[in-house]
Amino acid sequence: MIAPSILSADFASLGTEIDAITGSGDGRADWVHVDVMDGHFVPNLTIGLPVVESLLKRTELPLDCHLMIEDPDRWAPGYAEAGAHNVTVHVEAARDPVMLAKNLRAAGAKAGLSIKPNTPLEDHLDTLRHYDTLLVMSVEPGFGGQSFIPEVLDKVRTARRLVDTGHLTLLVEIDGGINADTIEQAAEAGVDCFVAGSAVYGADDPARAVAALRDRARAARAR
Ligand SMILES: O=C(CO)[C@H](O)[C@H](O)COP(=O)(O)O
Ligand SMILES: [Fe+2]
Repeated sequence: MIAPSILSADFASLGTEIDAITGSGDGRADWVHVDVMDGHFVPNLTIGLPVVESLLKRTELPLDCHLMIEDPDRWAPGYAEAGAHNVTVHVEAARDPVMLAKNLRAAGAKAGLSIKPNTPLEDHLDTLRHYDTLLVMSVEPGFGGQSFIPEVLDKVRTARRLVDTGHLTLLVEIDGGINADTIEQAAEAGVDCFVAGSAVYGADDPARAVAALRDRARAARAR
């Protein structure tokens, strides 16, 4: 799956920018990744629930909301209630991530848990049994256009093994620095869903960029 991040899109034309990846075939995005930043959990400020609510009315594509915010226990369920398909919170910010996953699911969303590059996976395996998505950050959260950190692929391999052996039931998603040069190693490590911001919205033709990324990931996964 390919989830273009609108962090690198034109914020004045988000509807049109999403239309560009809503065609048919391999250029159609599977999810639209929406980066919500509060200027506290990360040193950047983007958009919040009112914009997500407008996007939900505008697009048929599932929204994948990545909440880089403090106190997600309080704020994340609102995104699920609004109709986001997948709502991801950071384990470093959540007070009670198990209860939060239950609340997200009760509100009708898939529950996602994200871990920053230096956060060990092993400390959170019990918590992950309550989640539908694991978002492995491959850059420090906060900004688009950063370089991929290959060391996080060890966490992807571990998660893949746990899923394949039936110990966890979740999608493995990766976020940060994914482009034509890095997607193959992520796919080989076992990623299911690839977030790509600058590689899609920095391209002349976003749909073609989605198709090209999908192609490379498929080929690498088949090897
Ligand atoms: O969560 C994020 C940053 O915190 C973004 O989703 C991510 O960085 C996507 O942008 P790019 O593909 O350009 O790295
Ligand atoms: Fe993100």
